[in-house]
Amino acid sequence: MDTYTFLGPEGTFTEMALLKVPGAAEAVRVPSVNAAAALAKVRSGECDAAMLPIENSVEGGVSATLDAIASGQALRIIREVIVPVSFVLAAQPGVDLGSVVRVGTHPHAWAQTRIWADRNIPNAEYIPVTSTGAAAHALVSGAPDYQAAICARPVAERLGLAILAENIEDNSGAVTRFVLVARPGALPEATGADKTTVAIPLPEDRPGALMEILDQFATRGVNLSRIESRPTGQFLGHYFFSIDADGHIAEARMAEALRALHRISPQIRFMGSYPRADAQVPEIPAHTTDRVFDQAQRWFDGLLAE
Ligand SMILES: O=C(O)C(=O)Cc1ccccc1
Repeated sequence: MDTYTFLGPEGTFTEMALLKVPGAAEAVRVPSVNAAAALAKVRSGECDAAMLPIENSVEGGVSATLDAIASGQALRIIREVIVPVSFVLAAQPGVDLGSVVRVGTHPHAWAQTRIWADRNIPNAEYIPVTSTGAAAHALVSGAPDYQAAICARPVAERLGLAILAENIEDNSGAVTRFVLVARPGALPEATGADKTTVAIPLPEDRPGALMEILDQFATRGVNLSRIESRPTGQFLGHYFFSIDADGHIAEARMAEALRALHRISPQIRFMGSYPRADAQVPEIPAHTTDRVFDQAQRWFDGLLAE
């Protein structure tokens, strides 16, 4: 049976995402304090896979995760999970809203509750915590320097905390996308509704390099669903692009795009091809289907054989 790690402790949104993976509820689940610690457990073999947040519909990419999977020993995304996120403000029973002067939570939870916080606790100071779950647990078993935590309702209830406010997210309907990351192995099979994630360092001092990169997808009819630039950390102005593209590496248009990208940026990192959580089949332009690529290849092989 697989052993999983996740951004813990128990009660985070990441744990909720992990529990949606078939078999994970019965498997061994080891909490980690951050993305780097979770991935270290996968790289060392202590755990088989790590569930981590990668993108939310309000804030965009989760830098800590994007950076941790894009560097170091190669890893692969093998699945994505989408979870609706709704937040509560929780405190020890007896604490009222008026006495909340500091609030502890994960940076992404704070970013998604700004409007509510500005209206209801405008003077409250934000204390960053490693996760929403950790912020809630500390109210019960630690001595945190905040009076209330922004977290998921189930963890607040399980810990016996009082709910001071609920549905405090700025955008109802916000979702967060999580990915399950494993050591390289057999790729998940193509389903026809897949995503491929790559990290592409931008070639230096090359006018139009980004356009050249994007063009490789565009000319092969590959749609992009996320593109993020992240500093490589090597020196100022050196960036890599983290990209999600519709399709599987087993499909000709994606394979051709990746081959071309390797010529432009040889340090490109393939981060995996895996089924889309929404199972939505992308529209493939007629001149970029596998059949058409195959016909072109046979035509070309014929020319050489003449
Ligand atoms: O802190 C958590 O519970 C997490 O899993 C990270 C997170 C924070 C805010 C929205 C979605 C995920």
